[in-house]
Amino acid sequence: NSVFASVVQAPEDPILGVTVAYNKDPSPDKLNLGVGAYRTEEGKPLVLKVVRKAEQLLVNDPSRVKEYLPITGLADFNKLSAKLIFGADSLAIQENRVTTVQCLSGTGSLRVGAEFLARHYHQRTIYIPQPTWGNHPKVFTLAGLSVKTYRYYSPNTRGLDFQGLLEDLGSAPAGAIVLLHACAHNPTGVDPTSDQWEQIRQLMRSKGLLPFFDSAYQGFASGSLDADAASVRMFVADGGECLAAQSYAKNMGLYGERVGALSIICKTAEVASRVESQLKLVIRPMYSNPPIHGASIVATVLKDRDLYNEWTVELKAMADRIISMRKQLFDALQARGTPGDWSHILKQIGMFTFTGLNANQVAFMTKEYHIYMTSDGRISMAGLSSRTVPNLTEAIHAAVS
Ligand SMILES: Cc1ncc(COP(=O)(O)O)c(CNOCC(=O)O)c1O
Repeated sequence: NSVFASVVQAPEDPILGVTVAYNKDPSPDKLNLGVGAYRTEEGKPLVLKVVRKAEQLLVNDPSRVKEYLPITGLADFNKLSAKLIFGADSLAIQENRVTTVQCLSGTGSLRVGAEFLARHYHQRTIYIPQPTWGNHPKVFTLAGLSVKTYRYYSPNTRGLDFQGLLEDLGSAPAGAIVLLHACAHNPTGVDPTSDQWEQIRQLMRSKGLLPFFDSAYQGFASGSLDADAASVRMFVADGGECLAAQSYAKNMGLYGERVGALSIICKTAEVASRVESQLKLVIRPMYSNPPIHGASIVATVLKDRDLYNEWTVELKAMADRIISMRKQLFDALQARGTPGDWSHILKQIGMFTFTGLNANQVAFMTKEYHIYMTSDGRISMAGLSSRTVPNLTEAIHAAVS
């Protein structure tokens, strides 16, 4: 018999498993509000026009080859990615204190950063928000860090538990690593205000806590690339050190191209170059070097003024469509007279709404209304359209009545 006979069946991933169940449902009314992937008003995936243009330029360029990239990835892409998140005028970049390596999208950037920290940073504890993206605990644990949580979400206000956050970070051991969602917190859609970010920054710097930013939605939350990077830039401006993981999955629609970058901001250029040399020792035995196509698309868009401007227009259009879905759903629930206060649908930001519906209500909505969403009550607003708002409204109304 098989040498793998003792392998047990693993459970489906809590997020990606929703799509597996959705695909099996024969109902014509089924609605997938699970995975955080943008859909158009027609419910279709979107390939940005500016991505198609960049690909055409690449295809038509005879000098383009399929050689290996360096371990650290496409140099142009790395420089342009650092500029995108830290700002064109970033002092840290001008002082050469930033090392950036191309990684396999946001997940890969988080993993490489965590592996580096587990080997080279004196504190192995990382504090992640409660709740957070379902994959975070596993990425950090498997990299060798010990995961703790800090209070983040308040169920009764459906907003930030700011006092709890300050208390938990205030009692973290000096030097602990802290994971921060740069914007559009997943799954809650709740972000600190800029005043609250400033308080978080002061507290963290006073205790020598190490910020590890996860930026998976830059530009996608507010529609502005600069506004959505404000939290990161606040920390970088104080001259302190931090890590930042970037993903182009959502904001450039490059999900399956797996395009991302990890940046580590250090006190000096000399340290940054030693850090980069050690990042290469993490990457080389993991996947050797990253894929060339997606990073070439991003570099082509970011380095050309017109393509960059066109990208910002398409990015804002995606953000605006999601914001209009928030308004339509809120108005429909109001018009339906659905019991409860649904104003958090308007206050939350980014791709997701943390509805406050519990696992039983979610199961009911899936069974009776073919609404597919994660059991924590999160819905991806990107999966909604004007056509489907009414049946989601009916489902929520039935679930809470
Ligand atoms: C906060 C956060 N970090 C990192 C990532 C990593 O994304 P990627 O590795 O695709 O760039 C994601 C992508 N989330 O996936 C969609 C979902 O939650 O349904 C994310 O939300």
